[in-house]
Amino acid sequence: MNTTNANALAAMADALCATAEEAGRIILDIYEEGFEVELKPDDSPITRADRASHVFVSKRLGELYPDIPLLSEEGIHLPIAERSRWQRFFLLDPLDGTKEFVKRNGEFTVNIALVEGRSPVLGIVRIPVRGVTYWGGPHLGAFRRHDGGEAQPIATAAPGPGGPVLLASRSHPAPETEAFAARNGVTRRIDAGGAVKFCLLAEGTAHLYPRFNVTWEWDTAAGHALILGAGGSFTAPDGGDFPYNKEDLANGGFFAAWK
Ligand SMILES: Nc1ncnc2c1ncn2[C@@H]1O[C@H](COP(=O)(O)O)[C@@H](OP(=O)(O)O)[C@H]1O
Ligand SMILES: [Mg+2]
Repeated sequence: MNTTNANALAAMADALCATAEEAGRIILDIYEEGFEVELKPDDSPITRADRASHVFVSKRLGELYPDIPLLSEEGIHLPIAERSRWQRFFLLDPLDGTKEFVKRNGEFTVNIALVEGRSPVLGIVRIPVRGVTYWGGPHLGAFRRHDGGEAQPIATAAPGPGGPVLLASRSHPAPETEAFAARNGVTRRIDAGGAVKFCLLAEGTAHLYPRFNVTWEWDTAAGHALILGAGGSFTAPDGGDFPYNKEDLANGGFFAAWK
């Protein structure tokens, strides 16, 4: 398989960050104007912000990279017979943390990843309300940039004297999280929405993110690449591979941590 070299990935990171930032502005306009909440067939919420971000990012990526297919949460999901021919593809969650967007707590993100074969090689996470973008990949390192500032390298960090900080979903709690914390003597915890959790792990603010309930490939691919770039680990719960482009696009649990 042809793989994208580090220089090409770094150039692509610039273009994808700009795209995610523009999508974030479109989302914020709607956040401020107001919106209706509809339910998808699986009863999860969707708004015109999810759709507007999807339309903008898919159009922009199609112009910039016409040869790279895109799989978006809000787009058409082609069958595996078609997708299995893809050597690489973009994986987009145009508004991750829609429940947080609806609750207006600011913890929502735009996630764009480039997957090669079964692995994410580049991930962008934009947090529009905080005005910050995170990006990285296993051959690229990891970076954070506040609007108007310079790119800063970031890395996962070992827990300090207070012990590890655990990450958990704000809107989709799992009972196993409590048991994990008790078993491992973890006393500090941050609940956060969507891919904000991956950013907190990648910059060393938190240390452990065990996930027990369902996520989809577009929820994790960008954060997965970011954490590998920041020197952390991201595996299946048994320590094995965590592949993408699966038939049903649904993830099992995972374990992301500092290393
Ligand atoms: N019961 C549920 N209902 C809706 N979404 C769920 C869910 N359980 C997990 N999810 C997924 O969890 C994502 C949010 O992550 P977190 O739980 O870490 O905040 C959602 O992404 P979207 O908001 O993009 O739909 C969705 O894909
Ligand atoms: Mg999502």
